[in-house]
Amino acid sequence: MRASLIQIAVDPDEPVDARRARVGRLVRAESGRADLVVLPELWPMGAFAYESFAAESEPLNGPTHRAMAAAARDAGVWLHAGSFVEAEGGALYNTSLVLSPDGELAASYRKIHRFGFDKGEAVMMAAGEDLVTVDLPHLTLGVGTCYDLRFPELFRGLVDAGAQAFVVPAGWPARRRAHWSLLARARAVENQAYVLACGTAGTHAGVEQAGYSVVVDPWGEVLAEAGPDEEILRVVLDPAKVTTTREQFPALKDRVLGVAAPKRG
Ligand SMILES: NC(=O)CCC(=O)C(=O)O
Repeated sequence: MRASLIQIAVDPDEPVDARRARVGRLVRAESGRADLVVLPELWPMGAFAYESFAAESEPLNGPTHRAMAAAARDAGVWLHAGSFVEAEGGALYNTSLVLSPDGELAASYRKIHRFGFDKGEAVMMAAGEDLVTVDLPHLTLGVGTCYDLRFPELFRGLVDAGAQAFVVPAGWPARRRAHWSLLARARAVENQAYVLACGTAGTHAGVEQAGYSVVVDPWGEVLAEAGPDEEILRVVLDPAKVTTTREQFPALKDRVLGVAAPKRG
């Protein structure tokens, strides 16, 4: 399976509609080169552009969904369309979409762990509650978004639900790039799964983005890594590698579940 990660630069001087059109062209250009295309988190306005969240929010079937469905259909690819700000029932969500090659919605995922502690996304958005996996023809994807990468139990839950590869769109800041690269490899090694982690480039809302999108294989080897600027990573994933890694080094079978709490006193 061929996968392309499109690391987009989010530049506040580029209007959201123009970026949507540009991203659509970039996805279409992967036609014939990729079976799966991946975009980053909140690329329409930027993951730290909190002041734009409400103004740029959309219903699930809004302009981002429509533009990306058309691009997926035209390119004939599975498209993890990154995420956008979804407005539903008076709440905002950081929602990602997976579209099939005929442009149909295969899955949507509302980010579970919201970033910002006592500000930003953490207070402006509601949390998702559901783990999401998507069955592609030869590979089951588990999805997470950015800050989720810090929470290994989410990814273990996705493995238990059958995930063989994790797709993690992000808007990760440059000042914590070392965490990003380390956590992407850690999630791959501990779960013996591919990790496709697609971040943004550029600077928006005063936050320099890391870039450095990365694809890690189930043994923890980095298959491809971007630099800090806008870039497309192209890799070939081998679903059999997940099976052989899990068979030849069957650590997942040695999990000890329900370990008791330590005795005190
Ligand atoms: N958009 C995010 O979730 C940012 C996460 C982040 O900066 C971090 O985990 O560090």
